[in-house]
Amino acid sequence: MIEQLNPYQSQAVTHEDGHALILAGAGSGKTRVLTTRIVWLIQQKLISPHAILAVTFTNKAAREMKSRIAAMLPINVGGMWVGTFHGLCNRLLRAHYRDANLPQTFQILDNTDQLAAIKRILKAGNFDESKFPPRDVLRFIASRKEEGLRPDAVQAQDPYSLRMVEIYRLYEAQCQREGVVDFAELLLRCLELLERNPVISQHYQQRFQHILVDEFQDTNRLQYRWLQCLAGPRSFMFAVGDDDQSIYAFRGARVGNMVDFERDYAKGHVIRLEQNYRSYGHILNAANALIANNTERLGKNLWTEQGEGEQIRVMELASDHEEAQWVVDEVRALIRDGMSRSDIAILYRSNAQSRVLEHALFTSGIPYRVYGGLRFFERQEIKHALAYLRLTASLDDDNSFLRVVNFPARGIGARTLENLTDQARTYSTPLAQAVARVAGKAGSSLVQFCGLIQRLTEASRTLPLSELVDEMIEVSGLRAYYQTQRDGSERLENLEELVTAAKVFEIEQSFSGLPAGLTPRQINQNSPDPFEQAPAIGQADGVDEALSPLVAFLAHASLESGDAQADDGTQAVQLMTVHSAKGLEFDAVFLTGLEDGLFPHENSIHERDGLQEERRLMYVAMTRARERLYMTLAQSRMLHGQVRYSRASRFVEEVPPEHLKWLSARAADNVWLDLAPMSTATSGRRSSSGAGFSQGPGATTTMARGVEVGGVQYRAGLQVSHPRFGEGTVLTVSGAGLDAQAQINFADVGVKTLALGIAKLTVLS
Ligand SMILES: Nc1ncnc2c1ncn2[C@@H]1O[C@H](COP(=O)(O)OP(=O)(O)OP(=O)(O)O)[C@@H](O)[C@H]1O
Ligand SMILES: [Mg+2]
Repeated sequence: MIEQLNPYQSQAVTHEDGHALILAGAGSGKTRVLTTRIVWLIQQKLISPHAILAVTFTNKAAREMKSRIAAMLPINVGGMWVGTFHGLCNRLLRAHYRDANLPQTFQILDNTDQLAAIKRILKAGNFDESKFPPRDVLRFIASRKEEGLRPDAVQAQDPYSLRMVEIYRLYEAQCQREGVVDFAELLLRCLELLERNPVISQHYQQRFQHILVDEFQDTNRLQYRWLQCLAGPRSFMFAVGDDDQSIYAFRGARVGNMVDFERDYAKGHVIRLEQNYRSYGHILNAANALIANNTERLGKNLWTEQGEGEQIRVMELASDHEEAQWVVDEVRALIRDGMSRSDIAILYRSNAQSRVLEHALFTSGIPYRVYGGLRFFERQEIKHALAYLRLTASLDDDNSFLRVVNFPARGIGARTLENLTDQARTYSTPLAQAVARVAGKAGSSLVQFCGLIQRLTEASRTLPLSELVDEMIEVSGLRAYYQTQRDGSERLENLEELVTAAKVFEIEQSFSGLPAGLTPRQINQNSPDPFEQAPAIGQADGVDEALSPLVAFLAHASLESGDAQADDGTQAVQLMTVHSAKGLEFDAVFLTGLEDGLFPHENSIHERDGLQEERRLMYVAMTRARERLYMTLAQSRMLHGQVRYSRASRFVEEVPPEHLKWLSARAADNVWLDLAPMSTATSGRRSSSGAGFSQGPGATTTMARGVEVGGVQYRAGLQVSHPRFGEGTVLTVSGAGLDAQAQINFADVGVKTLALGIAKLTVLS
């Protein structure tokens, strides 16, 4: 095992004298070293598996680590303390729930639940949602918790902050009352548990002789404190990280923790790994060159023995749809040439970009799996719909009751619910059974709601499942609600897809006689045998054939949304955001949507730190590829309901040209920008997406006035020449400085819009 490592890696694995920090670049074997060290500790140093605490960044990484350990050692890794910060905190809090002042069955709020909780508070306290947008409140609370600050400790002077703190206080009280915790709370509550209970913390300090942390660069202050709490005088800390891959500053991650860790623990024990085992030369050197544009790096050299390999393939397309189709065609070709689907990843900067890609994959029948982000059954509208279905199956399901009793709004306010909750508590009944005890108008709204559910329950006895789902979407008001929402169309589509899922479920069930079926998405993933998983779902939930289709369908939905199936995508193309790709590697990587404003993200472009963080993100993205890296970009893209036109990402420009192989014309020669009516456009490439072009927002053209760029005064009528497009006449100029652009009528290729600062133009007259 150790013989396979290079000398620096084995030095790290077998490090004996105290704590250590492994500071090394992407693909240099940090994670491998960490895993090997765990095995080495158990096997060679006879450390008990229970004396080891290992923290990874994602559940997927934790599972991978456990399975690697299991492959090397004949031990049961199930009980080992290997997990994410959240997962490990959850475990500690469950074990010490009384000391943590929580009910044993405390529930964990996801982001959507958290927003709903905040909205309830705002409403009850008559806070103006336009002044205190729930998302801002959520961020405020999360950040305070990440700083370890309870409401009383927050320094607030101005009236706005004071109000925020007040909301924070109400939120805490409500969570406590309802026995729920959000993600940030898991960590803070656990930290307080350890800090306030020396008996408990000493117990763990003695127990955990070795604490190992992967992706240390992305820990925040609280997590560092948590680690410090668990490390006793005789524990050894082993942290691995790469400052160039710190990409969670927006969640409070602090690269400074690496510097602090060296000072606090690992002084003189910093080991650097510089050989990259993952990527071929072109990919690695391109990534190195890109990240060299950042400042304040801890500094490291990365090299590979693997040879140059292939250049990075760059492709510019007219629209996001064409981009998705092109990617899918290329994926298909890779699979045809023998690459395994799971060795191919399609990455994007933000979740919203996945839909077009998913659609193209789906219609091409290529199995795929979406990581991170929200899977179908976890999306807000689907969770609402499922809550209605759960209530239809059992009116006593309080969680579901609270989720939808006033969603869509039907005038049932927080106070009514509080009253209802009190009644239910007093008489120890589920909420639905306490409805009759609430008097007045509020009471009759509640009765009406229960009536609605009861009618659905009636219907469930006769209607086929899919029709029941359709009926529920209608009578619940969900359909009408999302029709009026600005971002509702995608959610409506998802709701319709739920009907389809139910339909498929029915068909499966009637064919197989099995108590569970599959959604189209799952069939797609698991073809050719869609029945493969059905028995497992039945077994897992102990459902038998007499189970109503509705209950079987609900069981299927919770399993699909839970963690249980996250790893069955072994034969599927992997889709994920760049953030979720951290630590992973693939033979081929498609890096899509490389447009300025998208990646780097528009919110970050104007501040240096933001841009540097985006560049690290780009570095992470590029270094996921082993053999082949694609970069794609689209001239126009539909995002958040608007068509936007962009130029190529500046990050593409930062990669030295020798590492790139342009499959389309080089973007810099042909920057399409959002300008005047395009009816005059005659270029072939342009016309392919011409239908969607019209006057774009903010398109101002300067006809008379000229624009000066690089000492040249550009104005209408000027004769120019371009290395590829030939000679042409300037029609209009606009913008200034970096944004200066011109429409030019080229004799050979028609009208093109070029960025004057980039295009290589020569003035002829
Ligand atoms: N000494 C070695 N010989 C052969 N392959 C190695 C060696 N060390 C690491 N590798 C392989 O190189 C790849 C990258 O390793 P690993 O994922 O551990 O790197 P990392 O530093 O954790 O990367 P990242 O920064 O992206 O998390 C893996 O496939 C790993 O198995
Ligand atoms: Mg790693």
